[in-house]
Amino acid sequence: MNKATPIYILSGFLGSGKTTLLQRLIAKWKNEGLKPAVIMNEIGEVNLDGLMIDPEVPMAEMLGGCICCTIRSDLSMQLYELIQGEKPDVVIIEATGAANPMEIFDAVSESSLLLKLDIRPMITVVDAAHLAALYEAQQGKTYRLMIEQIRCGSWLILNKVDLVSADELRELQALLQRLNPYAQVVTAKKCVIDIELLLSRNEANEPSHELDEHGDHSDHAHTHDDDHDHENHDHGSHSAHHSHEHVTVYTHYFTGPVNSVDFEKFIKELPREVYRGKGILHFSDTSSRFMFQYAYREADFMKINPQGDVPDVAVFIGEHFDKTALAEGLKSLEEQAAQS
Ligand SMILES: Nc1nc2c(ncn2[C@@H]2O[C@H](COP(=O)(O)OP(=O)(O)OP(=O)(O)O)[C@@H](O)[C@H]2O)c(=O)[nH]1
Repeated sequence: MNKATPIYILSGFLGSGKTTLLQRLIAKWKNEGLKPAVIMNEIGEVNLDGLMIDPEVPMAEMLGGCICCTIRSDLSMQLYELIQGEKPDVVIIEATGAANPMEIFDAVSESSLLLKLDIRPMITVVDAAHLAALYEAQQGKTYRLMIEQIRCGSWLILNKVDLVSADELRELQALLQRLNPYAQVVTAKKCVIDIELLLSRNEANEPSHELDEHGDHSDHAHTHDDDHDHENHDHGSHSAHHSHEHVTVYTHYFTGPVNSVDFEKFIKELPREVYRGKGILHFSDTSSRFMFQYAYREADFMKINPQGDVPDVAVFIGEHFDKTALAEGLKSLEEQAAQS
């Protein structure tokens, strides 16, 4: 009775593999007869990742903003309702890829004023290929955000190792260890990792992340042990709050089907500033519906038969890209398919 509910926060840049890991965690917990619940936060207005999650799993969706800032105050309420209503054994929060992890820690720890929570060490999923490219350029807000997410993770899952060479992988591992010497670094393809180890309660796995080495996080110092240390943070001091202004989101609701070959070409030719795309749509030349995923220049298509009333929609997330050009491109695909 009145047991603390373990809360895991999944952080990581857009398209790095958070939902892929979430699916593995849920499968593991369900296998053990546990009841997991999920809070999914999307910066866009639609939650397509939610379709990938076992429909039996209670889920709270927080859409249209980021829990670390614009809809931060909703998080306590969502957590409260989810825990009171569903009585889950464990809750996992999938943050938007644009979220500043320290701010999420803060938001979750605010909720622990209302609820008995056991805030577990943060898990950050890192997209190996994307990190390699960003590290090369070493500039831009995206780069800084990724570094922040790396610095805040107690576990760093260096995912998508299939997309980098063995030499690059060694360099990236060393880089992660340099950026965050406290973290446990594991490499993975499709987030296949030793989940038992990831969730184990080994103090050695739970380094305290006093990120004051760089000064800018000294207000947010957290220790990730069982007694989450509320003394250590000053909830009032968010003067250095980051903004997502650099993040551009475009949501396109399709008015009709599009040709699959043309659409694949369109996705392949997306501007570099678009980091992430996902959607669900009808093609004019296939009978089933498809879900597409696009993350850092890799596209994936899969047949899907969603429950309920799901519109044909695509969401694109990136940095300062031309939304109008994207909208026009998609509209012209719709027109071409309608004429053929
Ligand atoms: N090549 C490759 N693709 C992967 C790997 N892991 C995941 N993916 C693919 O990358 C895409 C994005 O994966 P997700 O798990 O949805 O990523 P996410 O971090 O939840 O994405 P957002 O919620 O949009 O931030 C999907 O198409 C995955 O199938 C991997 O190890 N290698």
